[in-house]
Amino acid sequence: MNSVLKSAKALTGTASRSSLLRRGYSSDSVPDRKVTILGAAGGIGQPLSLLMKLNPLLSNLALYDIANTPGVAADVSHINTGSEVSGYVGDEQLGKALEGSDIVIIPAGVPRKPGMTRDDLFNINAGIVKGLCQAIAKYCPHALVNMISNPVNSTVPIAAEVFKKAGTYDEKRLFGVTSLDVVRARTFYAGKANVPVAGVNIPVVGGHAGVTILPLFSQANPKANLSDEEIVALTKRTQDGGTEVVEAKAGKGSATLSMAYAGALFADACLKGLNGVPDVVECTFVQSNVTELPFFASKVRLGKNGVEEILGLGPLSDFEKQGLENMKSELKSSIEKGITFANK
Ligand SMILES: NC(=O)c1ccc[n+]([C@@H]2O[C@H](COP(=O)([O-])OP(=O)(O)OC[C@H]3O[C@@H](n4cnc5c(N)ncnc54)[C@H](O)[C@@H]3O)[C@@H](O)[C@H]2O)c1
Ligand SMILES: O=C(O)C[C@H](O)C(=O)O
Repeated sequence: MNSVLKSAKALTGTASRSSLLRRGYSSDSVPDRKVTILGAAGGIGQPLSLLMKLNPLLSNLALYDIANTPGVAADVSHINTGSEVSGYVGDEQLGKALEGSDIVIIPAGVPRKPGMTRDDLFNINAGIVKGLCQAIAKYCPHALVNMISNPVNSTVPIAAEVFKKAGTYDEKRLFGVTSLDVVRARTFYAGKANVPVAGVNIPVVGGHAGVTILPLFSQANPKANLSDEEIVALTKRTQDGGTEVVEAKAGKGSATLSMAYAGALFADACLKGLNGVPDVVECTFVQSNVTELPFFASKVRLGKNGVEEILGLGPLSDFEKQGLENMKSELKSSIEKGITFANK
């Protein structure tokens, strides 16, 4: 069974903590794990809270937002899976939400409306992310941080700078969540190649905005005989996937349900890595030397300390080589914008 299917099975709650033990995990390999979601009452936060409540690898789910978390937490807490749920609201409860956390997932911040770029969210979301990361540095400096808030190409560098200032930065523990790009690439490719989506895998590298999203269809598994025009169209659709949803929602936000699914898959992979499951590999935006850029998304092996190994890009087609060059100036300036903001 491929990792997506396995994860999907875990996400549907078909595995309990005790069934994991029966399936050969020792009790040591399913330790208690606390996951905190910051922005838990939002469009992504609510379905992500639901999916994390279904994950048997966590024992404690802490839901934090600036408003409305008590209701979300009460609702999710009635689901009969093993983890305990607690809700926290407002600044004064942020510390309690974070204390003891193994993984902090951040979908806090405003989403796009039609006509906006992700970078248009910078002015509001940069400050939100900065404040939340200062609290993470204080209350759970060793947690893995899964950054969903946009623009990811800038919010991840902001988080890194905040942690550096606090003296807590560990580049192995900070991740920009780009899993939705992989989820989209798999779906669109399977449709075009007419293959079962469950078996499809495609790395997506670079960043998480427009041309910085580079799906490597030349490395798609299974292989399909697609024309150059079809690959160009699939690449564009993957790059514009977020905009497709923003336009379809017509002012009511951006991707929430598919993002919650992608965020839950990535958090599940992080939990597995922390628990010592071997060969957990996901694409994610991390501090990297795969290119000359200081942050870059590529395949990463996850382990007990977060990033275990950053994998290379592998062989690229000429079209992908060109795509890689085309993204670099935008990605570089988004990264620099985040660093400059954090150090103001
Ligand atoms: N990485 C990705 O692939 C991806 C995909 C989809 C959306 N996003 C981004 O995720 C973010 C959230 O999207 P959404 O649709 O859930 O938005 P939303 O407006 O529905 O929810 C955001 C939530 O954040 C909360 N919030 C605001 N300030 C906060 C703070 N200081 N502390 C804690 N919570 C705070 C709000 O109260 C709200 O509940 C956006 O920036 C969006 O662009 C990223
Ligand atoms: O497109 C957006 O603004 C949200 C998110 O980054 C996405 O890819 O769906």
